[in-house]
Amino acid sequence: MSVVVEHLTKQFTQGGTPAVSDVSFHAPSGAITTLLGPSGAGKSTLLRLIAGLELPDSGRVSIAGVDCTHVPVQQRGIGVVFQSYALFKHMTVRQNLAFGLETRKLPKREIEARVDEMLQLVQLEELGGRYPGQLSGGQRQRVAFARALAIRPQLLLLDEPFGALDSRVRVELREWLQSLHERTGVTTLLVTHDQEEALEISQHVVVLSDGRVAQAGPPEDIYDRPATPFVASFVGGTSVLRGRVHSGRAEVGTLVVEAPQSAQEGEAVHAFIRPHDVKLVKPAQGQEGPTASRVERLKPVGGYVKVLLKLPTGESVSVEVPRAEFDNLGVVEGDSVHADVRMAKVFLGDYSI
Ligand SMILES: Nc1ncnc2c1ncn2[C@@H]1O[C@H](COP(=O)(O)OP(=O)(O)OP(=O)(O)O)[C@@H](O)[C@H]1O
Repeated sequence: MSVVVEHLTKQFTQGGTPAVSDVSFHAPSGAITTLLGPSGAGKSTLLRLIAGLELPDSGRVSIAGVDCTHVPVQQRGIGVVFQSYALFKHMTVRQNLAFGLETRKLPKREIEARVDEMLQLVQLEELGGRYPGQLSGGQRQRVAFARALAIRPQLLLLDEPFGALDSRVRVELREWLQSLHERTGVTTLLVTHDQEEALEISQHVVVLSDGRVAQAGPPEDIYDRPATPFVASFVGGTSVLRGRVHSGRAEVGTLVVEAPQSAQEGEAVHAFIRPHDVKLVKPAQGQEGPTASRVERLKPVGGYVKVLLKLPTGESVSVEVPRAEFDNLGVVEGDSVHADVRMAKVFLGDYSI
């Protein structure tokens, strides 16, 4: 069951910028598709348009090949989970799960069986009698998933479902969601501003910027082959350096990287350099030379060390070095190093996003 969005536009204020502007994409059947973008990119509005919680000014939403643009939300067969748990506080977990099934007038026995099945699915069998206030944030969100899935939706829509949780629980629930998805196989659309979450969880990513699709594709494509400067800078924590083409290569700051084949001698370029695509080499004492960079700051973070390099041109580059490699390198703040760029994404023209 796939979702096809065609030329969807939604403007909240007359004459203002549309929140969603001529958006088209395809969310493959049975996959997790993320809508990724910075705050204000139009992610939630797009999700609400697909859910039927907002009406578009123009465009079309098809679910499983059926045009649903004007179908009421209750008839779209959709389960929704928002950032805030939105559970009924005065109802137990079981009652919360049963609620949507009772309004659909399912037989009592079937409701009981479905609630048991959902509690098992989200691994909360022991907690059916508790009230939401007696659960942790992560557990409450699992109940919200169970409630959304209880109606056996053909499509699951998730709007920053882990946004209100601390980072450890977020990472745990990410893995939990992947295994839940493997078990249910429900086509899922997930809104997030967290690029790591998008790349890890989903099989398809739609990157949004200013209400438009900047790029859509598998996570590997988005990461390795960003289509625009915006995507390159939003996904991957990159440094941006400006420079020019010289003898078929791009000189950016004091670094030299591959230039696109179509580049002309002297043409302006800007290069996006990912933190782990830079190798640091310590020169022998007195051999630093004019192109050496200075180690401005060092910060160990778990299994790697974040290094802030200052090039002789004054530009900064962020580098991440695996802990063992860093220990072998033996540098301290203030040292001179040479930076070899293994790979960079180089765009022709000047940098403006
Ligand atoms: N009901 C509304 N009325 C007026 N403007 C709105 C409404 N909902 C959203 N907007 C505007 O539409 C634009 C897109 O908002 P939206 O919430 O879809 O972005 P988002 O990418 O989900 O952002 P965030 O990650 O911060 O939630 C914003 O400029 C927002 O102010």
